[in-house]
Amino acid sequence: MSLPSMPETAAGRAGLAAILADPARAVLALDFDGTLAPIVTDPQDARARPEAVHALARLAPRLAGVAVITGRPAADAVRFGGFESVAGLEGLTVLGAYGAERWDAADPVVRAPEPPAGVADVRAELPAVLAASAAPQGTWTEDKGRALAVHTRRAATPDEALDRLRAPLYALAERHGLVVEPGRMVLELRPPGADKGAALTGYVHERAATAVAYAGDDLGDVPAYDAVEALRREGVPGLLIYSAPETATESVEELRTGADLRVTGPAGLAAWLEALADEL
Ligand SMILES: O=P(O)(O)OC[C@H]1O[C@H](O[C@H]2O[C@H](CO)[C@@H](O)[C@H](O)[C@H]2O)[C@H](O)[C@@H](O)[C@@H]1O
Repeated sequence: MSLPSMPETAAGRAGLAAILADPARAVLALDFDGTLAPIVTDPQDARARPEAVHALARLAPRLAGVAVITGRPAADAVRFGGFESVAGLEGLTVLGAYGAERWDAADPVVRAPEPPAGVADVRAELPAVLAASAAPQGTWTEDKGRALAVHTRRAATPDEALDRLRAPLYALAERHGLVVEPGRMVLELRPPGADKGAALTGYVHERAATAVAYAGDDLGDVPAYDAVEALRREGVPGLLIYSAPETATESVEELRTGADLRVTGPAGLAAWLEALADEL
């Protein structure tokens, strides 16, 4: 076998073996930022690596399904991924906003419920909360429509900025019935009731898949890892891939230690997916 790296765990090897043995009954699901797209300072500049999209387009026709499961609005992931009208990706599904939104290449409209009123309340109150917390210079808010993400990557000391904002942002979210989704240099205030684990489990069942692979890089991917563990207990072999950041400071312990296979960021993942496509 000519894959660049193999799973380090028995469970991961079983997951990969099941995918290779019967790809037509396997699902591949992937996170977007940090997994398909390199991390950049401005989220509007994020783009999926073309080699990764090329590999997905080769893999998708052989698999039961390919899904991108992301905290992004589905429309942003489609646009920044360049997923629309790609030969081979006619069956692609994008589950955005942690599964609250859905876009299918076969029927390319975004389906989503209305956001709860708490989102508008948080939007109105957030500037005053940031000012009262003396948010460091460089802190800025990404308005995602159904969620507000407070980013600190542009601050001089992003981790310290996050620490300063944590308590006031958790309190703000709680006051308005939202939850906080922590991520790489970001605290996102969003509605409860969706997560990547439920999104992945629903997709695997929808496709009647008998094997699954999931790739992610951030805390929002932990529920998807948990879902793969649960599917394994139900007899569905799974492979967990960690798209490890190039900077150790952004490493996510839960994923690093829980993964079966580690690749170095989106470039490493794209190379691995191309090799998997060669194998299939
Ligand atoms: O579930 P994901 O696809 O990983 O989306 C999660 C968050 O990703 C984005 O933020 C991250 O990527 C940015 C662009 O590379 C980076 O600047 C930021 O520091 C990262 O946290 C996105 O902007 C967020 O809204 C998503 O929640």
